[in-house]
Amino acid sequence: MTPPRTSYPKQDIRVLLLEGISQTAVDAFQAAGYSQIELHDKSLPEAALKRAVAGAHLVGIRSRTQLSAEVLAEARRLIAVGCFCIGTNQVDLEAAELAGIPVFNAPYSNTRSVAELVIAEAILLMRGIPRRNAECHRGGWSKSAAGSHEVRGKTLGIVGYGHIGTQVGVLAESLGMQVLFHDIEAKLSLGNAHAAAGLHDLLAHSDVVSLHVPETTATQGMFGAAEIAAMKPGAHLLNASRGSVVDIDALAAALREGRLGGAAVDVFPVEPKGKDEAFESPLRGLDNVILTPHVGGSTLEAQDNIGLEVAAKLIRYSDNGSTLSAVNFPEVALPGHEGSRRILHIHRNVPGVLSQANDLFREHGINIDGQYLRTDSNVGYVVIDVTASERQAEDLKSALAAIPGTLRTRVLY
Ligand SMILES: NC(=O)C1=CN([C@@H]2O[C@H](COP(=O)(O)OP(=O)(O)OC[C@H]3O[C@@H](n4cnc5c(N)ncnc54)[C@H](O)[C@@H]3O)[C@@H](O)[C@H]2O)C=CC1
Ligand SMILES: O=C(O)CCC(=O)C(=O)O
Repeated sequence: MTPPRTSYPKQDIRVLLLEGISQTAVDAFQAAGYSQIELHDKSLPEAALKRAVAGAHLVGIRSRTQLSAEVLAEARRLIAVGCFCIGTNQVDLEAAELAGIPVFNAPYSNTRSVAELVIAEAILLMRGIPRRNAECHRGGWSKSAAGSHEVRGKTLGIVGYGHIGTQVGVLAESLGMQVLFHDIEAKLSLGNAHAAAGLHDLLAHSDVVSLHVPETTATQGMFGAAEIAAMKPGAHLLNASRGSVVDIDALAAALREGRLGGAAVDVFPVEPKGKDEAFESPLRGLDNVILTPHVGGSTLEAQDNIGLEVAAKLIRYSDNGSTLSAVNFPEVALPGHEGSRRILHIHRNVPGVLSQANDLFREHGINIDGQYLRTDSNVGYVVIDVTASERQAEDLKSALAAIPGTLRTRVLY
């Protein structure tokens, strides 16, 4: 006997996972009954991406895949997007929302990995190790203490005192560093960290400056020639946030001229799509610079946790309709719906849609068991649990889809 349908038919749901997302995500989807999983170990060029997303219901990406409005327009079956990382700047979040597509991410799972790398780099730079390492590779032997310092007692300036910035601060204090931070929001200082009077105050007092801001219109280009010039002579700059935050040519010039002691850079304005593409940067070839290929969050621990976290969010939305922790969508936390059909209606947030929806239930003679609504300035998301046959639920879905302003409707059984 065929078991009763308990959710949208999972055998029909196609999951597309790009950029080498962890096996833990694949295992989680399979354990939840999703069998159509297409895996790619890198991001796809735009034309191939458009073809791939056209058939997908759930798409998982990391930081390299650009889900622009044009790409999303091709994704007509798309139910939800999972960013298996923190940053969501690679997705046109508003276009996704207006297409009725919630976007999820993993706001915490790789933060410790970034913080550990940053601390290691701060120590290596303060000791002048990148240059000494490069010299040894060339057969040199500059055994000298010149330009080599302990981090103990030195000042670390953290720009963006969020999940990563605060962890960097705590670890730095455990090494005996003084911590200054600058954030656009008022932030609780952890340990003995102090809020600087402003960005330039922080720059004037820090031996090492580490950037931990998200990419926003305000942070794009926020660290340019003026900010670099405001740093202490010989100080070090670390950027593991986003490549667009720093003027890379200005940074390269300051490093070449010796105005800065060194830098560690993990993120770049243009990053290769995969290992087949060459990495180009004005920082290449500079001995006082640690270059890493956007691996701040790339530890096995972080990736395994991210795989579990984001897959769970996508599965929960697909099975249950919950949008809790979506970054671009009204958040609705939903109980189970055993014994009820669940109808999801995503619409533009304009007056009258909800009353028309409720009228439909009355006209169809269907009693509402539960109703959950959240809105933001763009979109309304209403979830309606009903006692109805599968046929009645499908009829309601079609009637709801005809309400002007409707973006998406789905039925969960
Ligand atoms: N290199 C890598 O592999 C990774 C990079 N990242 C990047 O690190 C960024 C930060 O991550 P989290 O700390 O988790 O984010 P978060 O959101 O917890 O913290 C960011 C902080 O920056 C502050 N901020 C925003 N605009 C600012 C401005 N103009 N000036 C000063 N402060 C500003 C915010 O108020 C917030 O406190 C992510 O958005 C992502 O781009 C994250 C993980 C891995
Ligand atoms: O590991 C990745 O793909 C991206 C990491 C990152 O930059 C993020 O989490 O925002």
